Amino acid sequence: MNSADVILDVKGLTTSFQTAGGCVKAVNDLSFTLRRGETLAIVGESGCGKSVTSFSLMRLLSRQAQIQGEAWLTGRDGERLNLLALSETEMEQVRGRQLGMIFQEPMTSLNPLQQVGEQIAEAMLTHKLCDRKQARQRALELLTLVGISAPEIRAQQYPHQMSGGMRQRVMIAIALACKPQVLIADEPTTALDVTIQAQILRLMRKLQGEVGMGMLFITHDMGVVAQIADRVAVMYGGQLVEMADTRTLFRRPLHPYTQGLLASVPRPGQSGRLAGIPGQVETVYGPHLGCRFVNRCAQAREVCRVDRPVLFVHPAQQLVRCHFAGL
Ligand SMILES: Nc1ncnc2c1ncn2[C@@H]1O[C@H](COP(=O)(O)OP(=O)(O)OP(=O)(O)O)[C@@H](O)[C@H]1O
Repeated sequence: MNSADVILDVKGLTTSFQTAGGCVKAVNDLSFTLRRGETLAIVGESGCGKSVTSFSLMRLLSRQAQIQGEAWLTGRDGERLNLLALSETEMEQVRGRQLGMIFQEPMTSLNPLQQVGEQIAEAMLTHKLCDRKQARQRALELLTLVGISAPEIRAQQYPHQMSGGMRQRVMIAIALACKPQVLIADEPTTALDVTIQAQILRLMRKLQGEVGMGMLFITHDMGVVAQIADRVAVMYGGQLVEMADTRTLFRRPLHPYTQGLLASVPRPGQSGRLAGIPGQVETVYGPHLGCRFVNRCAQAREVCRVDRPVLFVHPAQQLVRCHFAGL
């Protein structure tokens, strides 16, 4: 892969909120790239800044949020668009068309009063990709593509007439309708039971291969990461703490936080209690000294309290933010 394959290039993304308690830096100087056909998982515990990252890129945060940095999306015709600098009108052209989105709970994203076939067709009509008749036909094809049988009947149903797994398939059909360059999936399978979750993950993987888009997959679940991701970015307290290809990260996690996340995933044949990570996620208010993970880290030494670790490229080619990673 070379740099021409990069379809999303995020540089120094920093998102802060002014609150009564002070400034919350929910995402702090986050940089990563996403390549065509690649799935990058962003993983971490609740509150680490995963959703704020995806909402910042989609520009769906309220005006109170201050977003800094750059996020270059390579458009269909090769043009480069800085998502963070586009006007709202320009962004409306990008959302759905070049940047697809799937969220955790389809019921909140689907219109309860509109037949699902119409909702899929509308995605194409909004971006003027075809006429109504073609859009309806394509909606049926998309329902088949996402594994829904009897699409003519299903297209006329309303969201409440479908199961959770089927609604999520409809959301995927809507997201794929305009063949976006990048798909952002924010915890898309978290609300589903495990067997349906596995089906949806397989489906997303298959469709991504066919469509060739890049996928940013937000999750707190390392089991899901293992099933879907090519690369993994681990976030803690709004910062990137480790990034590597999935195999490397699972084989040899370097950051103590990643090690803790992996130790809390059940493995076949494992006996005894699962290890957890002691303590709670630090609040992300204001400036801080030292490492954000210091109070939960069993390997912490004095330097970790006073000296802020920087992200560096470890000789094993993974990025890590720890004074003692791999030593
Ligand atoms: N509108 C807001 N105003 C103030 N703080 C916010 C706002 N939105 C998010 N935050 C804070 O930003 C931090 C990151 O939140 P975010 O929702 O990105 O976490 P997350 O990793 O996605 O967690 P979860 O998996 O629970 O959604 C949290 O500390 C959260 O309280």
